[in-house]
Amino acid sequence: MAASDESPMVRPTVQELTAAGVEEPPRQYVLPEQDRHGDLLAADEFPEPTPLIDLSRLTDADEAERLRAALQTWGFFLATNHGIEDSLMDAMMSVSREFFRQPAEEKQKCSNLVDGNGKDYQVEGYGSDKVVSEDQVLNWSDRLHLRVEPEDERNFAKWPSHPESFRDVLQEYASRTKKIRDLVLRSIAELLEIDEDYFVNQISNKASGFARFNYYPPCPRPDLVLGLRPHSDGGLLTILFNDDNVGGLQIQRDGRWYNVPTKPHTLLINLADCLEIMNNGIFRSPFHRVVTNVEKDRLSLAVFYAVDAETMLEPAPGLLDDKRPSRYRKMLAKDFVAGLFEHFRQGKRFIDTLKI
Ligand SMILES: O=C(O)CCC(=O)C(=O)O
Ligand SMILES: [Fe+2]
Repeated sequence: MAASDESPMVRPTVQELTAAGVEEPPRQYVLPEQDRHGDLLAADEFPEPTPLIDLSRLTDADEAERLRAALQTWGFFLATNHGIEDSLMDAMMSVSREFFRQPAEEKQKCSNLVDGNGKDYQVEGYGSDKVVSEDQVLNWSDRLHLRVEPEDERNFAKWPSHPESFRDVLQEYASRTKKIRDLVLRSIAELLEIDEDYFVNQISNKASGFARFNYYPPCPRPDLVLGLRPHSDGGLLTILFNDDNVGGLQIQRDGRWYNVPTKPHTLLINLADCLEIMNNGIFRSPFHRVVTNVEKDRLSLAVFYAVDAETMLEPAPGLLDDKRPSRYRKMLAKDFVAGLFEHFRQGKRFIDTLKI
């Protein structure tokens, strides 16, 4: 195969590789043995109890305590009664599937490469990871990445026009996830006994929100590749909706990987790195990855909420005192994002390098 940074348009998408019936993943996708952490497919079953939180009951002390336990143990939870009707979730999943089912030419209309020469990679659009070096290991997934916040910066030129309802469904969906974001951020602030609006107030009207549709085609060798390499999310909070009946997401705790359970119409909500810093490491941002399988494709939609690029990342003043100094070096959010991508490509957790 041609060197991918010279001719990325020639590099097929993962979906095309699968459709062509490749029996072995091309070498760019194969993880070096030391990065497979032993056997990629030998994760542990998720221990009971599943961190399932009823978002409509967070004002009850019991439910709030369950949220605390979930965040302390895992940094994520599965949310029920989150306010998004099943019908809207089904519509969101269905238009997303329809997008990826379209012929390549149709999807390329939303391409994240401006002119096909590979030098003009954009954050937004359809495609795959930016390739910066020959030895970069690629993820076994394609994606569509769209800005949803700030609302007036939505770039509809990159949004699919087929299926026709895609745009309306995503706009409605994103208006709901934004409400969920604020509800969860307020609940977390309350658990930490700081001003309930502290985290919400960190999000200026310039802060970004991105919807990332991850499409994971089946893979002939799930023992050699990852759908998504290990990472923690960089922003404040992530709201993830994934296929109910296809597992694949794994979360690491104390050095072990666990298969994350799925449940129809729930949302998986996880802390991201900036919130870990702002809460001074009391609740951590989970390290996670996605494994593939030989039979089924899988789709997920992550909505990432971030702070503004100029925000100074530091713990909330109410969480600092002489006995509990800051655990992280201060950094501007934009510098954090720059470092994050470099570490992401190497499968490392950037936030750990900021620990004091
Ligand atoms: O597909 C998934 O379940 C996880 C996706 C994810 O971690 C991400 O997009 O950051
Ligand atoms: Fe993630």
